[in-house]
Amino acid sequence: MISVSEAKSILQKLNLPNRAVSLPISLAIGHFLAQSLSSKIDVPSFDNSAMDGYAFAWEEGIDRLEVMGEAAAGSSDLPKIEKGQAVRIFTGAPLPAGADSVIMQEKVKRVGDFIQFKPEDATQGNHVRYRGTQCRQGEVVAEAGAKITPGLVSLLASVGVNEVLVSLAPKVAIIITGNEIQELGKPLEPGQIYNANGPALESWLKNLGISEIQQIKVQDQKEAVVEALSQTLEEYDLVIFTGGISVGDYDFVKIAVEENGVRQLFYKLKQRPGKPLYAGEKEGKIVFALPGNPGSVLSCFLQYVKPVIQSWKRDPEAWNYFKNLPLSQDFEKKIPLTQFLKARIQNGKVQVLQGQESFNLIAFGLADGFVEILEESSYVEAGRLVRFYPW
Ligand SMILES: Nc1nc2c(c(=O)[nH]1)N[C@H]1C(S)=C(S)[C@@H](COP(=O)(O)OP(=O)(O)OC[C@H]3O[C@@H](n4cnc5c(N)ncnc54)[C@H](O)[C@@H]3O)O[C@H]1N2
Ligand code: MOO
Repeated sequence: MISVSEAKSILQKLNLPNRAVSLPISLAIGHFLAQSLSSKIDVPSFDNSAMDGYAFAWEEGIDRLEVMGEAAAGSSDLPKIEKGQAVRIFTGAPLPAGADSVIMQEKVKRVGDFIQFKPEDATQGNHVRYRGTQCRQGEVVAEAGAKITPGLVSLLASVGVNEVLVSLAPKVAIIITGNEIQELGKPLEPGQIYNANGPALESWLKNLGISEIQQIKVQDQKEAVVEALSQTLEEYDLVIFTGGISVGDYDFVKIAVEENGVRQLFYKLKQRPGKPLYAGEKEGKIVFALPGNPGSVLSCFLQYVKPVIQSWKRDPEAWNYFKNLPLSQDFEKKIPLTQFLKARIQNGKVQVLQGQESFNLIAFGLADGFVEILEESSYVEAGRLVRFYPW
């Protein structure tokens, strides 16, 4: 058995194939930039008004101007003005030649073709957005590795970028093993349970932006498990088993990975839940076998599978999705293993929930994620900082 940190360090060193593609910016949300991006233009690309009002050429002490015409947003046919003149202007419209300042319409009184105002309301350069004040053409606006957020999409659109190079998440196959597993919507026969792992993993993968997902169910039969892996390895980059990885007579996943020539990265970790976790690699494809208890499936996914998926997407923070937060009450750990506990955040503190058995899902309905109690700790006092991993 190896430790949690040894297992993570093995996974961090994996050379995952890059699925780099170019995507329209509006479809790239949640991905990470595989290139740095520069502005294609000066933004704003012309001096323009920040207010609805009047554009004019500023002079000391002026309080009255003659209105000569109009400048609307999007117009290119603009009047030219001289000292003593103004142009009716609207937000976003180009500043006419000769103008250098704008006064808001609320600050003026219109009398026929003239406007009157207090001299102190006509400040030089006021309400003008000058060309290039956001950024200049060629200026880097986003570095490689940046996460594509709605804010970044807005910035990229403003500078004329419409496609970005990103690294896609892997295509994922989920293989649910177990003769006892019944699909939702069907009645339970004696000895059967509902498939809690499949929907949980599928929804989690979707939450990570993965659309190429297949979920298949196999019986606890050696040939069926071997064949399911062989087929999914052809088509998918990442295969996630649930169940069948322990030492029971009907646990065939270990045999299936061996028969398919998958190289073992590790098997069995000093942790609870999820002690019999397996990870392997074949020609750039990764296989995880998550121990079947839903508690271990969710904990192992969060600790190991999710960071591997984020690494596939070239997320620079792939392995750093935890927060150091204070524990709300003392915790005594009775086992010499790393323990991951369902927990929730209350008033900024981590509260360990009741019902930590790995078959018991009640606490999952309340949990915000898992807290890690390190292998070497046997007692953690309230107020001590612990690592909390949000979903
Ligand atoms: N002799 C030993 N027995 C076990 C050991 C051990 O070290 N020695 N480890 C235990 C631990 S810890 C775990 S975790 C489990 C892992 O077993 P498997 O990966 O082989 O999983 P299964 O036996 O197939 O299932 C375990 C448990 O989870 C339920 N399950 C399975 N799939 C689903 C699903 N899709 N949805 C909901 N629940 C599921 C299944 O019915 C079992 O109750 O092994 C221990 N045994
Ligand atoms: O490791 Mo198992 O997940 O304790 O039930």
